[in-house]
Amino acid sequence: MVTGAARKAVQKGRFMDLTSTVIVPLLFGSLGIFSLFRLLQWMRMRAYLRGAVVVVTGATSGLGKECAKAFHAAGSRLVLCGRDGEKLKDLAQELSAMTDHRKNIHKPHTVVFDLSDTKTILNAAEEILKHLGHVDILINNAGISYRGTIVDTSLDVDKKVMETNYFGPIALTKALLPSMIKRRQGHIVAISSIQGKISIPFRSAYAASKHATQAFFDCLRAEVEQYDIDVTVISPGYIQTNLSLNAVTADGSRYGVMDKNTAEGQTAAEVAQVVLYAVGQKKKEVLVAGLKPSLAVYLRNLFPRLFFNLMATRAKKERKTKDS
Ligand SMILES: NC(=O)C1=CN([C@@H]2O[C@H](COP(=O)(O)OP(=O)(O)OC[C@H]3O[C@@H](n4cnc5c(N)ncnc54)[C@H](OP(=O)(O)O)[C@@H]3O)[C@@H](O)[C@H]2O)C=CC1
Ligand SMILES: CCCCCCCCCCCCCCCC(=O)OCC(=O)COP(=O)(O)O
Repeated sequence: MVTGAARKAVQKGRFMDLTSTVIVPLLFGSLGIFSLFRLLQWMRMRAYLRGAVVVVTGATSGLGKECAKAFHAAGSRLVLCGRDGEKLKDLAQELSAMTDHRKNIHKPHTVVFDLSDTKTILNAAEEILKHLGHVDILINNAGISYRGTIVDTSLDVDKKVMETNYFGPIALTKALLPSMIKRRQGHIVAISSIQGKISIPFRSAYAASKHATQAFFDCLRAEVEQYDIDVTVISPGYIQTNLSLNAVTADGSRYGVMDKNTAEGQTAAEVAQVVLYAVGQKKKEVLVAGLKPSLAVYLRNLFPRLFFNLMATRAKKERKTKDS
């Protein structure tokens, strides 16, 4: 007669057998395959970025500057773009002097132009192509933000924000696109914002420019896939940069305030790593934000009425704080 204790011992033995012959090897096997997969992914990414001609707009500050550092560290040949030639040269020198980046032998090239002036953009694109022959990755990063009520904002301000954040980047993209199509190779990145997906009060011009950016680059992605050109849209939440300080107000003057949300945002270096990885992995779009902004995007799409009520309450609250 088999006792309960003996049956339990037999069952335990069988379980131990199963663990040692099936579960443990399966676990280690999966772990090995996963590690190998990640290693191959990492190697492919490194190969893709090493020596690639990468154009970064808005490289003089914030996220653009950190992207320049990240891509330089990855071995890319950089083209640093901005309005301030001295700042760009300083950055080029800083990158070349970085001892831990000794493997990168490419001295960054600098190109000065203003994104709100379409004519200078065409010249800049020509200069880039003349000097480097082609562009592998274009990072449309430069941008400005805005603070103001719609009723008080002059149309010139709306236009300035649209010129800088939308027409400038699309003009540069259009100027470089034919050469990418010819080579059947290229990658275009747009640094949009969470505000390309949701609209919050007192940001009309900025949110509109980022919604337009999202729409344009989504269309572009579909149109250029047949030429093996990739398009990545990055939508960050708040980042610790000068964005709020440099924002334009209703009358066109500089806002000049470091907002609490901005100061408490992610660091530009952290977001630059996300950009590097997203480009390396040829992601189509990436949201880089905390829980609340990410939930807000879902709320906007799934429960729009609730989202609109929340935004109206937010507008009333902000106005009260300003008036008091
Ligand atoms: N900071 C944040 O919270 C977030 C930022 N973003 C986006 O990140 C991008 C980078 O901004 P961020 O680094 O934060 O802000 P910064 O103000 O620090 O940097 C903006 C960059 O854009 C350049 N720029 C502005 N206007 C023009 C123009 N007319 N022509 C050429 N270059 C111009 C600036 O150059 P110059 O030095 O000449 O002024 C600067 O290099 C923007 O597109 C922004 O919308 C998205 C989500 C959140
Ligand atoms: C069920 C829970 C739902 C929680 C959702 C509540 C909705 C709360 C609203 C949150 C709004 C988040 C706004 C985020 C904005 C943002 O990150 O923008 C990034 C920028 O581009 C910053 O530019 P700015 O010039 O505005 O500083």
